[in-house]
Amino acid sequence: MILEIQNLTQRYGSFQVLAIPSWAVDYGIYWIQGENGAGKSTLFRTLAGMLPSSGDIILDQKYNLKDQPVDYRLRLNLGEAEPLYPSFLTPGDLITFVAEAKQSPVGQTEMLIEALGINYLKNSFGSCSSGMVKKVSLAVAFLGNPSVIILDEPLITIDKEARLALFNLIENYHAKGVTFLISSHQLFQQEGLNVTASFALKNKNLIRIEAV
Ligand SMILES: Nc1ncnc2c1ncn2[C@@H]1O[C@H](COP(=O)(O)OP(=O)(O)OP(=O)(O)O)[C@@H](O)[C@H]1O
Repeated sequence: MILEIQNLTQRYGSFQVLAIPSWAVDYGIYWIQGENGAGKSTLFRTLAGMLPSSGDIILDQKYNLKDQPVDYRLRLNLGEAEPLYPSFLTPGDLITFVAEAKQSPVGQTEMLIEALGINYLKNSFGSCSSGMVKKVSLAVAFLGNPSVIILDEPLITIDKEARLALFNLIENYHAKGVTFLISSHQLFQQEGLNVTASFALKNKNLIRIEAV
């Protein structure tokens, strides 16, 4: 299994959002669905190690987020739904910083900048359009050599050209062994991306949606 969850619970104060006794996926592209407020972003942030949680999350059958947080985080990337960056920072600074932290191979940043059409590298985020900020956040999600890339609502605010570029990146990375968890309120199949399986986040748990 590439990603495994055991006895995961997550809460904001006394409000419980997640209770996932057991869930696992092998190599694939998975669509995570759920109504507004179901807890998708909370689940993704938890899997990315951004929110403390109870339970076990295991990557590649050997990296437990609790016990090997550095190895785990090197191999799991998250592209947030509504990324927020300090307004004084530039996309170039952010990409360079994350590329170093994620041990990005030579040429990868240039490839991603070119593929996603990021042309405001030296302007601060404060002067970037929301679509440009989203494209930078997507580029950052592809840096390094991840086993798993999680994309939370990757299609919001980006134009058709960037959408096609994103689907190409997903397919190329997947062909090289990367597993994807993607949430979207849009239908992927209609957009031309084939998924291995779909799950719904319902009643705090992840339930497989059987194909019809
Ligand atoms: N920082 C927070 N503090 C308290 N409650 C929160 C916080 N973040 C989210 N919540 C609550 O947790 C629940 C799950 O929110 P989350 O954003 O994970 O849902 P979602 O499935 O991603 O929703 P959407 O499809 O609308 O983006 C919601 O009821 C939300 O109000």
